[in-house]
Amino acid sequence: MAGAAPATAFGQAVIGPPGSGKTTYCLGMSEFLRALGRRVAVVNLDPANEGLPYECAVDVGELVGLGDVMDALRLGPNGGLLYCMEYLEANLDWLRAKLEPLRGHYFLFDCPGQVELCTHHAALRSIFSQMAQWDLRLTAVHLVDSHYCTDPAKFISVLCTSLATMLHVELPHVNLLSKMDLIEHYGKLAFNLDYYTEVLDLSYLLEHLASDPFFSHYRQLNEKLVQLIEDYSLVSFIPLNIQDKDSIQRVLQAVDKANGYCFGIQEQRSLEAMMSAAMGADFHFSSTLGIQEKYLASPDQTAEQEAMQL
Ligand SMILES: Nc1nc2c(ncn2[C@@H]2O[C@H](COP(=O)(O)OP(=O)(O)OP(=O)(O)O)[C@@H](O)[C@H]2O)c(=O)[nH]1
Ligand SMILES: [Mg+2]
Repeated sequence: MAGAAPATAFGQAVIGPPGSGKTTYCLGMSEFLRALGRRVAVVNLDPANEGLPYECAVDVGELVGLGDVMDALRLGPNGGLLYCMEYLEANLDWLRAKLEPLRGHYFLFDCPGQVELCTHHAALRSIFSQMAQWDLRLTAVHLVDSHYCTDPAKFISVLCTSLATMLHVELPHVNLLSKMDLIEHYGKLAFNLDYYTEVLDLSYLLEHLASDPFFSHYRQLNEKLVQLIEDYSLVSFIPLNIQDKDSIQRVLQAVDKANGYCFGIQEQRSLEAMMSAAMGADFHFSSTLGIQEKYLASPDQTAEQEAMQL
């Protein structure tokens, strides 16, 4: 008799630029998932990560060390890291052997922050696509620091990077605006938070930029970039404060919906989880309003604070 087919495994590939909060996310999300009763295995795929805050089930550092690569091949940290990823790609049997005994776990992959790995370099995409062949269904969770919302020009560049990442990585995808707890400290937003999360009419961003003498020179370039982003109509964000359980839960609902976990039978599904999978933009819109109220002062409050400072 043929053996039972191996169970499908689910998980998240946590990606995003350096310092966007990937490792902190893996810690917060793994604690949240364990509290929900999921068996979680966190896999560190970033050879540059030091002093991991979470319990690491598999560490790529056991296969290849960034310091050794830099010394042996006389590479800088960036080139060394790309080599490490190519080395992992060429030795995927090692990763498969490490993951196989963990089947039945929910996986979180803490990935390196080198942007090129997610926009045009082939190694990471090839690793993800191999994992899909092992029946491991991943959602790419792409973290972007919410700081970028405070500057329209930086927000356009973040939209471009997010779109390029979505197209290159080729996984079900969720973009997050991380560090929402800091957004008030980063500076004033020109628009409501839902403008950034839903990526609404970007012509307003262009108008905002036109008032800046430096960016007025680049108006045509920005117009073309914005048009490209709107034509694809793929990018949107979910705000995240990793300290806030409600915020993590909203992210998890989106992630579970993207990779199909919410339609599985691994856990007793709550009515709320099923509803959130079934509902669409209205749910996200109302939750974003809630977050706006939580983390951003209203115009009245801001005026009051300014009057007090005078
Ligand atoms: N206030 C606040 N700080 C955060 C949050 N997430 C991460 N940080 C801080 O941001 C810094 C970078 O976080 P990491 O989790 O190391 O970011 P990373 O993306 O793994 O960074 P690299 O591995 O270097 O690419 C750390 O000092 C974290 O404590 C957050 O939600 N709120
Ligand atoms: Mg990290």
